[in-house]
Amino acid sequence: MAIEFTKYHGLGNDFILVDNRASSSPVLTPEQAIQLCDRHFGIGADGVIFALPGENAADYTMRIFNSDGSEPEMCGNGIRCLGRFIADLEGEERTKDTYKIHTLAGMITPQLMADGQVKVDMGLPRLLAGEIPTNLGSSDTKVINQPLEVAGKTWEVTCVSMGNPHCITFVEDVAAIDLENIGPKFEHHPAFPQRINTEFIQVVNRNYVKMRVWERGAGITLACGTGACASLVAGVLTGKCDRTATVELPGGPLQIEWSELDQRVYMTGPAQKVFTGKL
Ligand SMILES: N[C@@H](CCC[C@H](N)C(=O)O)C(=O)O
Repeated sequence: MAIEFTKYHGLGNDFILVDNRASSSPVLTPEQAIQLCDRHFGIGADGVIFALPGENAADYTMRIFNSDGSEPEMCGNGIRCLGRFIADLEGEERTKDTYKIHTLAGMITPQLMADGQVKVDMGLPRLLAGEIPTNLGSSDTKVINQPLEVAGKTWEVTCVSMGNPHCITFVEDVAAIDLENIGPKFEHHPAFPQRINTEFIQVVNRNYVKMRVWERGAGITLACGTGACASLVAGVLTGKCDRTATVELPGGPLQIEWSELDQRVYMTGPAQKVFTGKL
């Protein structure tokens, strides 16, 4: 059976998008996703994203496999790409520019903007240790500036869930972090029973930070949307950032706001189609 796909990226965080509207389970297995994401023997991507029929009154459902075949709850850059992909699939039938997308992290709402950017209502951040999940502290407390031993060093970490788990560390210079070596040690640390996405943040000023990320199930990526949202929330919780900031990633900038009004996080950034193909 031939399967059509479209390759997209959001700031270099790249995905294989599959039209899965005819069935409510992904047409590819996690093992096939691993092969397709391989940059030497496959198409090459950080993950595979499926556009499925909507559940729970949503317009569509998003499922995603990381490049290691694991299934995360959410993907910020991926949902911007999915918004554009769906608009393309609908073509002239399209009636809206805002979609309600059911994800394992709840309902997420991308809005296609006139300037080509996609603004996403990413929902409420979850801050309690039990919600991350992490065993750093008791399950009903926030994890802010907690010491964590990794690779022979004590790091001060703040944990935030955007539906998926994030561990944020503020550092003097993100360029000096040996991400390839310490990223996997954070990801598989016993403090995080469902593994963890790890962000290192350099605060340039209260509205502009630099970020590097080691993603659970994907390793070093050029950008992470949920990670940028979680990092801004961590910046506010630790008193280092205002509620609106530009998060500069290796692949480019994202605009993030943690709204004082409704406490929801909003992310704005690009989503770019690269090519289409048939498997
Ligand atoms: N790159 C994504 C996050 C993808 C999922 C992550 N690797 C996880 O396992 O939680 C983003 O842009 O948010």
